[in-house]
Amino acid sequence: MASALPIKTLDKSGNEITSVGFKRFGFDSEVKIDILRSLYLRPHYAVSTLKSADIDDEAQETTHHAVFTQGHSAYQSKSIFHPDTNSISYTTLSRFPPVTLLPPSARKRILVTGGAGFVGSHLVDRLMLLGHEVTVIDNFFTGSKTTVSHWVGHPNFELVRHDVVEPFMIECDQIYHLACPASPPHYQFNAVKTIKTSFMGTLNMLGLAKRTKARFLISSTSEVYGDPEVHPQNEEYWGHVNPIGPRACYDEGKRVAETLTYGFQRQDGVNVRVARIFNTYGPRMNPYDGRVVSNFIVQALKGEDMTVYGDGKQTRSFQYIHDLIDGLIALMNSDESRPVNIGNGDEFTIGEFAELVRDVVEKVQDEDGDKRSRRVDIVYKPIPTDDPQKRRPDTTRAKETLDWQPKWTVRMGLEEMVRYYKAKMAEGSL
Ligand SMILES: O=C(O)[C@H]1O[C@H](OP(=O)(O)OP(=O)(O)OC[C@H]2O[C@@H](n3ccc(=O)[nH]c3=O)[C@H](O)[C@@H]2O)[C@H](O)[C@@H](O)[C@@H]1O
Repeated sequence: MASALPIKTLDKSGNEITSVGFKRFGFDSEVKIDILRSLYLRPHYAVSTLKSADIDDEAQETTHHAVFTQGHSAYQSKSIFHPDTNSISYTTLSRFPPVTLLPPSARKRILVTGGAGFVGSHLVDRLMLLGHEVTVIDNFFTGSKTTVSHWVGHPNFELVRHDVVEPFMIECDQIYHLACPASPPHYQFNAVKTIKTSFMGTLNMLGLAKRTKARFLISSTSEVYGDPEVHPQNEEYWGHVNPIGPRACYDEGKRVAETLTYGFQRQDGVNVRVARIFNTYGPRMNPYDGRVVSNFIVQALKGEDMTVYGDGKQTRSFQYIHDLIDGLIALMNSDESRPVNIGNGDEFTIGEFAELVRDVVEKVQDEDGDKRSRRVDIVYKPIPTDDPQKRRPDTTRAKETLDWQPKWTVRMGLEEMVRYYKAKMAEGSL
């Protein structure tokens, strides 16, 4: 195994990133990056930038915890196999990262639908560390319990298997409605279920927001702009969507979800927020989810050819997950109820992007002393139907009303995601 590496992450202005989030609109979302990393990267990467004082504190806490638990020094679940009865017994002892102790007046009850998904799990980490009470509902179709398992058992956390197409009752102050398959192969796998999730799921969650007077935020998408005739895309653009094509279940699903959201705002006074999220990547993205960033990294790490669809001239603009979470939390707590694009304006052709990913994978492999048998090739495959040709967010509104702009360079985010997938490979789960 590689020795501990100091990870120094520089933002777009060349300043070191030591924390994510910020205090805005009375809501503090700032968290140290090392604490967040410890929730998704392996320890030899995650603790490498901690100062020795932090490590001493950690050691002391470990000792106290061990005394408290009467001498048991390992803090994971234990299993004992009983061959005589062919049964297995489990013991679970959970230890959680410290969360902020908020006064009851500041602590919010927050529902996150799709909270076990890629975006949801990062939002949950942030909200939990900040000391809020978080309930996750997820049907685990594309989400996974493992993304939030480090919070199971915490008194501020609840995880419920539930499909948003059915009503759900709870008292809450804020609803982040993220539930919906998001990768093109997944959402096209069962198109009827996808549009049903967008419509029925959003209807149910808006009904809940109306009853509880909770503030409601929906994760919409850049796909509402379809294959755009305007570039870059701002929120005033009405889009160019094929309503009967294979992507329509998602594009039109999200469009109708926005329509419902503003219907509830006009008719019932529901306090709504609409985030139009552009291509986002980061740790915990399912390696087999079929989207371009996960495909390219996994292919390059496994020494397989990287598959560019079409001629690779179509463009996308990629944002790192922590920037998105900053934007979602800022939007939820702001007064902006119009749709807001949340994305990174750094635009690449997919061909250029394949080369960048290959470079980043090789850099991390070299740092870790890994041997490569060969340089992977870039190969070309047919382009999917209705694949948008250009995509780049105009984020002027987010800048003006949220004072939010993405900070992470695409390269820095990719490095972290490569380390995450490398750890998965080392565990044998990729
Ligand atoms: O993030 C967004 O704004 C929206 O669009 C994306 O859809 P798409 O941009 O098509 O995302 P990918 O499947 O990652 O594809 C990006 C581009 O890479 C290409 N691609 C994909 C995979 C691959 O192996 N090779 C490849 O060249 C695709 O054809 C496409 O042109 C996401 O899938 C949606 O969840 C999201 O709402």
